[in-house]
Amino acid sequence: MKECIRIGTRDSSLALWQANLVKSKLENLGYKTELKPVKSTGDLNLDQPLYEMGITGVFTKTLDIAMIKDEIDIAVHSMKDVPTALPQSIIQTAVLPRANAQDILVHKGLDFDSKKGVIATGSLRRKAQWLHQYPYHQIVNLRGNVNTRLEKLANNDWHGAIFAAAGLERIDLKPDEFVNLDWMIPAPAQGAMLVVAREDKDFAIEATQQLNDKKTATCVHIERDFLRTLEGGCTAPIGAYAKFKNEHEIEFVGALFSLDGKKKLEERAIIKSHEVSFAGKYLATEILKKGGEKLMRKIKQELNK
Ligand SMILES: NCc1[nH]cc(CCC(=O)O)c1CC(=O)O
Repeated sequence: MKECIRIGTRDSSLALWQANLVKSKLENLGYKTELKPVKSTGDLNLDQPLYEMGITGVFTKTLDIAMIKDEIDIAVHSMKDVPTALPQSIIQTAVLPRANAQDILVHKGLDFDSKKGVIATGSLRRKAQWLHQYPYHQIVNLRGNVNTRLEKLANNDWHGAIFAAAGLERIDLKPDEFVNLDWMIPAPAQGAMLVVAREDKDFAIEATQQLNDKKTATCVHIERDFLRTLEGGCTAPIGAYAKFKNEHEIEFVGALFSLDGKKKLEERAIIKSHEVSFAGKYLATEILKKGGEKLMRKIKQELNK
């Protein structure tokens, strides 16, 4: 009898869509699979801003535990929600081809130059970048899965809310009224899906490795090295985006912002194939040297207040 691969996922509609994609890809390869939806602590507590709920990994922890308890063989995550250090005994087996990595503003008729813009987001990175661009606007906290966030936007008098384009596109919820925020640097690995597996499940590892998209894996590897080096385990307003320019060169932009958006420390680079393994760390170190270290210390202090 063929082994069945148990796929762990959160139970939001976006997470289920993503897990179902992996399920159907595995089934097309001839594998037997079963979906195991799990509620995550990140979804249960909707009122607290994420950065107040501890460090990182609120969305992935529940699935990590299910995997360690051997209730699932693999898990499918939005890669930007996955902490840069994976738990012991859990390994990355595939990064799926990246979708739209950008952020978009879903709005209800915003005059951008008006001094009275009220924009909703629960993300430090989006808040800082919005205030950097529009210092006279106000940011209100907004949490929840994309469905809840769209609903809250509809029921409030905010002018708009910021979303990852990929999330709304996947579950077909992208409204007509939106603006591409092409100036906003996405979260490291935004728009990419990650498959992880228990390190002792050779069968599941071998199956899921076939889904890996090398180019996406290379880009998110650089972005996450950059993030890991800058943040040191603490959340902060950090964006990073890498994209193949041609077969041998990758275009990179990454930045660290102050929480109020006033300060921006940015690095841009063209990364060659042989530089991929150290570029993210190198570029983050440049930012740390140019005032990033001091800024990170200040951010940690302000978040711990
Ligand atoms: N933090 C929630 C989250 N995690 C991944 C996505 C969207 C899909 C993606 O970026 O891969 C979203 C929603 C959003 O940020 O609007």
